[in-house]
Amino acid sequence: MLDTTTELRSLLKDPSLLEHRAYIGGQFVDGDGTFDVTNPARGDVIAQVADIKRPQVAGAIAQAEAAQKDWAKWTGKERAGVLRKWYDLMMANQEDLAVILTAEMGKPLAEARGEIAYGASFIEFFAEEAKRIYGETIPGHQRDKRITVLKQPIGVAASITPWNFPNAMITRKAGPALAAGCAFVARPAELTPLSATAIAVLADRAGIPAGVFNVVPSSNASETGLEFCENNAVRKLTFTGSTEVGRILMRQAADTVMKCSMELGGNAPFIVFDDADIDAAVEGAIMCKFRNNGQTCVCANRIYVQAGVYDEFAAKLKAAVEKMNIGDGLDDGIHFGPLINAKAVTKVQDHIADATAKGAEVILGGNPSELGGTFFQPTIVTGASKDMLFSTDETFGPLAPLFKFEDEDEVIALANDTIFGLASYFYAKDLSRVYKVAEELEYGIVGVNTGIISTELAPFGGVKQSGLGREGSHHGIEDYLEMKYICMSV
Ligand SMILES: NC(=O)C1=CN([C@@H]2O[C@H](COP(=O)(O)OP(=O)(O)OC[C@H]3O[C@@H](n4cnc5c(N)ncnc54)[C@H](OP(=O)(O)O)[C@@H]3O)[C@@H](O)[C@H]2O)C=CC1
Ligand SMILES: O=C(O)[C@H](O)CS(=O)(=O)O
Repeated sequence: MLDTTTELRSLLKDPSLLEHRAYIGGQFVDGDGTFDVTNPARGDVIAQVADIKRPQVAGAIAQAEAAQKDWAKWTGKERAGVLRKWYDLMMANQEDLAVILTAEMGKPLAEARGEIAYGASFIEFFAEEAKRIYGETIPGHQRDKRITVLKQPIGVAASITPWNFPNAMITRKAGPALAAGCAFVARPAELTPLSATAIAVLADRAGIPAGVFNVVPSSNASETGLEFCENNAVRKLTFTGSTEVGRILMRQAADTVMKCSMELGGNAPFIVFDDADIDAAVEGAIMCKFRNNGQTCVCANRIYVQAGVYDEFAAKLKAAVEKMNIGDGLDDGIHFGPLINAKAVTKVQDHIADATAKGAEVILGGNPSELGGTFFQPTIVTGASKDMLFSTDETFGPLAPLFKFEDEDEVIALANDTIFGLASYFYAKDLSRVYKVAEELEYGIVGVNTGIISTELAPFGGVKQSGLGREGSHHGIEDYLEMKYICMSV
């Protein structure tokens, strides 16, 4: 467990990656005061980070606007080269970046290592895509007319990202933005700014030009968001977080008709049919529900099990989860770290209390861990029903509610009965069932016989109130490009 910055530095091969300053215009700078970053496993302050208030945010935007003009003149191949160096440095420093991530966010080190590789994969992928930003020619509408379509960078892009993936949620946006020729201003979550400043150190070392990539940590998210939305030099806002905050930002961005990408909340159904491989479904449910301690937008929030296999699935899930370990994410063999804060613990407790008051039964866990702090027992409840809070609200914690259902049409209707539409999952073998269910689920992502769907190669994103736009895949760069056509008389 960690108690001070000194101890965290001692764990790093390269302590200079533990950067408490902001990164603006190619310089590491102090802010107007500092704010504390704590280690969730112990609650001790591990860093005091530069607090960038609105005037300095405006300054970062001005630096980005100036730098972007030249950055856009680089060839795609030149941008690809420097992005590839950034990727190589991320992977060369994967262990240190993972330790910093676990220290500020709490997830087990093995998961943090995975996040660093996942985050870096977006830089790797979009470095390549920088060379493939194609336009087109269109046959003229008159004999003397020629039409050419160009794709050009939108300009300055600003990001606001959550604490649960403090590395990957930034690189998933900065990768396509920089590949497209945009400049980027990142505002990380107050709880987890160190992962962002660490990749700024590596951006600097990779030779990304001053002002192209900027990190502005702050203790006042709404102030930064207002500057991003009201500053005419910002032409793109990209946000990952709750739907509630997404709505606020979209309203604010409307005044400058700003392009937005929104990766918002989820409420993922995880469906187990009676023809499923139950052991595989149990394994998938554990990965899908308990990854990051349930603190991901694509975690299973509702687990529906067909009546004929309900008892078997519940028993096997309980038997597997009770073997898993809770503890400090920096220790070996840990599956569940601490939750991010006390508010997160309260939400899990509220969902459990609501469910048991309405007839659900806790068959595993249900209480804070004896470790204290924000550690919580992984919990499974049976007898879940649609009048319970977790049917409509994202728990964002280690709570697995098991619902029983009878047939396909019933469970598809239950699964789709939500304002969200990000990720969904089901286990089945019958081919016609697989096609029918996959096509009828109203989600941006469907996992079939798998509980993990995240990759840089696919267009990640939601429908309904889970968001706008896609991140990853060749589609991901389109959100950072403007289309222009030239109509020429010859
Ligand atoms: N679709 C997706 O890919 C993802 C969705 N989410 C969703 O986000 C939620 C959990 O993450 P959480 O961080 O609590 O979500 P929040 O929406 O509360 O916060 C997300 C980010 O927005 C910032 N923020 C909060 N209020 C404002 C505001 N008024 N103006 C500008 N920025 C603001 C936060 O800053 P600060 O924290 O510093 O206050 C944080 O950096 C869940 O609902 C989850 O489903 C989370 C991750 C991924
Ligand atoms: O923030 C999240 O929850 C991520 O979007 C989930 S994933 O992309 O890491 O799977």
